[in-house]
Amino acid sequence: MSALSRLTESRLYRQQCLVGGQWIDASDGATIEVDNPASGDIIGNVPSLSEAQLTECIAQADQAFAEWRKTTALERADLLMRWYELMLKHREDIASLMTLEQGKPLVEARGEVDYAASFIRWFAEEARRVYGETIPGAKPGQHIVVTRQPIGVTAAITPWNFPAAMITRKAGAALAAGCPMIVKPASATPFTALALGVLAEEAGIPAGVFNVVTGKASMISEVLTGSETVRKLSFTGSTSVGSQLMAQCAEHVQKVSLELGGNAPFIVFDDADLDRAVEGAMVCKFRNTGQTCVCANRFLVQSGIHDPFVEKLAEAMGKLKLGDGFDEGVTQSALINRAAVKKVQEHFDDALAKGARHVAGASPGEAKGNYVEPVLVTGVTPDMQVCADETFGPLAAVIRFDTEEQAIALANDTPYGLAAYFYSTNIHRVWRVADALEAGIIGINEGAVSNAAAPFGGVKASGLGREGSRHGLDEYTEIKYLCMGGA
Ligand SMILES: O=CCCC(=O)O
Repeated sequence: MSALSRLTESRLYRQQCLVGGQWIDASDGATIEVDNPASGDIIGNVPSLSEAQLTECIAQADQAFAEWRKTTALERADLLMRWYELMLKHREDIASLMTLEQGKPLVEARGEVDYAASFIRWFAEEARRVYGETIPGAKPGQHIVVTRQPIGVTAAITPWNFPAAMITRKAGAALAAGCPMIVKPASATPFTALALGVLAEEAGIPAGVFNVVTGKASMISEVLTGSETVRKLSFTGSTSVGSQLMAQCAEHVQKVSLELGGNAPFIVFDDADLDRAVEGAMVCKFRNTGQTCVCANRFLVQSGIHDPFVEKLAEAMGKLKLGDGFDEGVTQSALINRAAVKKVQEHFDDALAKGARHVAGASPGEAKGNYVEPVLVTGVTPDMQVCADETFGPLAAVIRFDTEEQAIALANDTPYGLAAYFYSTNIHRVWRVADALEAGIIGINEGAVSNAAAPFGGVKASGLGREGSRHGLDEYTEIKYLCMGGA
């Protein structure tokens, strides 16, 4: 089915880039094909912009900054609120575009539109709270005043797994702070980003303040990080690309926020509420068919509760429905591409070869197209690939442990530290374990942690900085200290 036939408003399906308020093609007409991961069908093309066009986009954003920074917080808040309302108004069309290009079940895509819009609303509200401070002076009559100013032109490089929310979490904060943003969405999922561009224009956000560029990722990142005008880069994606971008940003000392890989442990202690733990495990593991950076990657389950947990988890997994994201009742859909399928299969094969037990679900080796059935393995040990590396797919891997100390050591035995989860009803243990886990986000008796009001981000190789919450705005401002001499 063509993209257009899924939409009620065809103007939301744009195959051009938004640069300085103009919708443009590549100067040489080059394009990139975008496919539907569920069928492999090509759903459209987007421009592959040239270096010169990228440079021009930065200049346009810089020009827009001169005026945008002068707007009042209330003016920016009102524009962002209009953008938020338009996203909700066009929820169904944006969700359809997302399912078409990313594959996720339509119900989840609708949920993502709401989640994405919630960041715009949150930062519209926060725009008015970019407070400074006053500090007693060091000399009689002296005053120290601290203000926060927009950092300048900003850029975002965003991933395919959340084609809307990973943009709005960055752009909401940037625009609220008074900064223009250039967004480079993943080449697999540009149409959602371009639809957000259409709505930003309709909301009245001035030309050049929100730009969407598509093309060759390496060239675009080099131009953005090679520019003295771009003062901040926010990236969500793999740790290897993130650290490379960070090195590139060093040249012009650009500020960076990095939301990188994870390897989330999900610990179930003997004293956990078993049904709640299984419910949380399902939400946490199978959201977006396991393709979420905060998805549980390793289930650590204490011996006393291990067998009933595995039994109930297998039963719950049996109720998942795999299919095309547009089909009714589907909860698990096609993975983004063949490489993603291959990775799940490799982790599964490696685990079995090293002694794990296949408990439920078909082997990923039987995947058809990009469809992998949710699969459960037990008897997992730290030497297996699934413990070292994020699977990013619907493979649930269970490790048995005996003591709290063991669980903490296993959980922290990774270079990553984005999210960690645990289930316990013992308040003393809750505080002990929450303090000991090395992660930026801890779900305690909770499997769904993402929320616009909460600071999202990791420690160790999982990244730098926080998105969402009031802290998300700090990433887009510079502190200025005014030393006011006494009379
Ligand atoms: O996959 C990355 C982000 C997911 C989320 O915001 O919950």
